[in-house]
Amino acid sequence: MDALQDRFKSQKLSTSPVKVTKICCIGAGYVGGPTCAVIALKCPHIQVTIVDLNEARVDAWNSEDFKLPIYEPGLEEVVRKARGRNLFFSTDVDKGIQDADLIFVSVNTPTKKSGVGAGFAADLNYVELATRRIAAVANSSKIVVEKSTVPCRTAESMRTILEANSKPGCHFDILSNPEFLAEGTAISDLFAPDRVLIGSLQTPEGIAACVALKDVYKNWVPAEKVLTVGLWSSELSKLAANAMLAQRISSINALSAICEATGANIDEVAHAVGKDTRVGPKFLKASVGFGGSCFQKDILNLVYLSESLHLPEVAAYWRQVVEMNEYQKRRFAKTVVDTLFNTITGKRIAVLGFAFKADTGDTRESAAISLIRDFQDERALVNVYDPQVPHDQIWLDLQEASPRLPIEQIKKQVTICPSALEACRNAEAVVIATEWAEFREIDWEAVYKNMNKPAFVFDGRLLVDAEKLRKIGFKVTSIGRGERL
Ligand SMILES: NC(=O)c1ccc[n+]([C@@H]2O[C@H](COP(=O)([O-])OP(=O)(O)OC[C@H]3O[C@@H](n4cnc5c(N)ncnc54)[C@H](O)[C@@H]3O)[C@@H](O)[C@H]2O)c1
Ligand SMILES: O=c1ccn([C@@H]2O[C@H](COP(=O)(O)OP(=O)(O)O[C@H]3O[C@H](CO)[C@@H](O)[C@H](O)[C@H]3O)[C@@H](O)[C@H]2O)c(=O)[nH]1
Repeated sequence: MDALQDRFKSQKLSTSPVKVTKICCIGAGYVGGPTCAVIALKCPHIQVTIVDLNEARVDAWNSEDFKLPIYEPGLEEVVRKARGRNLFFSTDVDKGIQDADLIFVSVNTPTKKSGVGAGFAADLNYVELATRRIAAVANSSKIVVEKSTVPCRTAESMRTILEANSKPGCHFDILSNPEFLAEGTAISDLFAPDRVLIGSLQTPEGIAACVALKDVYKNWVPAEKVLTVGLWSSELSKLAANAMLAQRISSINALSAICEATGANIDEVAHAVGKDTRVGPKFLKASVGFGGSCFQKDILNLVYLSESLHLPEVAAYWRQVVEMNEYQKRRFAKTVVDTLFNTITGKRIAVLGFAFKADTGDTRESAAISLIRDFQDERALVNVYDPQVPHDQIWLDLQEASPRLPIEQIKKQVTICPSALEACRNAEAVVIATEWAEFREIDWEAVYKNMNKPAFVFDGRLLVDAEKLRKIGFKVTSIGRGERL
């Protein structure tokens, strides 16, 4: 017998368990879209409506040719099976809220850009607006689920807003159900999660709401993988998980600098360390630096939380994980300049990959953006190629990274190319910024022929066979490898 059901019975609840038949998800982004599409696929008896204020995004989710707004392996197949059956995308947020018995709040929570906590705290404006909308339009009781990543105790603010603004007879139970999917593997992560975490208040109503959500996941997730905890533990666990994952990458990247200085090989070190079952082999791949919309934002959020709680040593500890990541990106760009005889002015550099990792078109906090900005500052010419990132997105990111440069100037220095081979034509150096599998398969002989000599390769992802490339004639520098060129 499930411990939660036990508790439920032992508390002799007058509240009977809620049966969820209609779900609404506010936010049709990287999390709301895939998560709720998978719920719809696995729970054909539940109607799932994903709503968003962004009309273009909703149109893309509804597009006849399935040109979905995000690229994620396996996602199109899920949407093809469920859309129109029990999965719907809409801009009618109010109707979505009114019809549902359970509402996921899956809106963005970026780092604040101005005001108190700027640069660190999470901007909770979108969460607050969505919560206020729920209170304003709901005409029956709802379970409201925090899916967005939020600071510890955000659920309390949501509850205060809901209780202060609800219509008579409407009751809201708040759950925390953070999402742990990684982009690029979102669908397989959702199909077989390591765990599903549900946080609730330990009141009869809170526990009843928790059981209702647990029942949804039970349609495909083994019961023992659904962890039920208190609300604040659930909120903090999400920040903690990301901080500890990012900390592993910063640790291995810090060691990569020592490898380069000593002649040790970071892959060998990672392999040896990861063989200890207490450490484990995953997430020890040295790189040009972690990117993505979550790691940096969530650690900064934890730093802010620690400072607000008057724990400066704790804040400094976590801040160092982000600082090491910045150092790694700068260090890599400097290696390129140093190796190309201390100047890249007027030289053409091919940057392969713009997404923050392979198998996604997402560029948020991508290391490629800071690399290209540093190359631009050195007045280099940059050719970029990425198999998934839309060109408009590349221009937007580069403009945001160098706000003082007019876009015409950026376009004079940067060219977006249709293939890796084209990007490398007449270049002095190739920089591998994203670990797309296709970069391993490039016809490197052809690349070499088309490049200026000496032809340099800088592997920021430990992706290519350096020895093979050296035999062709390339001078290769790989992150965390003592041997160079
Ligand atoms: N991207 C990931 O891999 C990932 C993984 C786990 C958790 N998270 C967390 O999940 C949350 C969402 O992330 P995301 O990457 O999906 O963001 P996103 O920007 O891709 O999507 C958020 C969507 O919410 C919509 N929105 C904002 N306010 C709204 C409102 N009031 N009403 C209706 N729609 C509204 C936006 O238009 C946008 O389309 C964040 O808190 C993030 O930290 C993200
Ligand atoms: O050994 C590694 C593993 C990852 N990375 C880089 O780290 C970044 C983040 O990668 P990953 O964690 O795989 O992707 P995300 O989609 O950012 O997923 C993270 O952030 C999500 C949002 O909170 C969480 O849900 C996930 O559990 C967590 O893995 C990327 O730039 C990767 O290239 C490395 O450099 N070395």
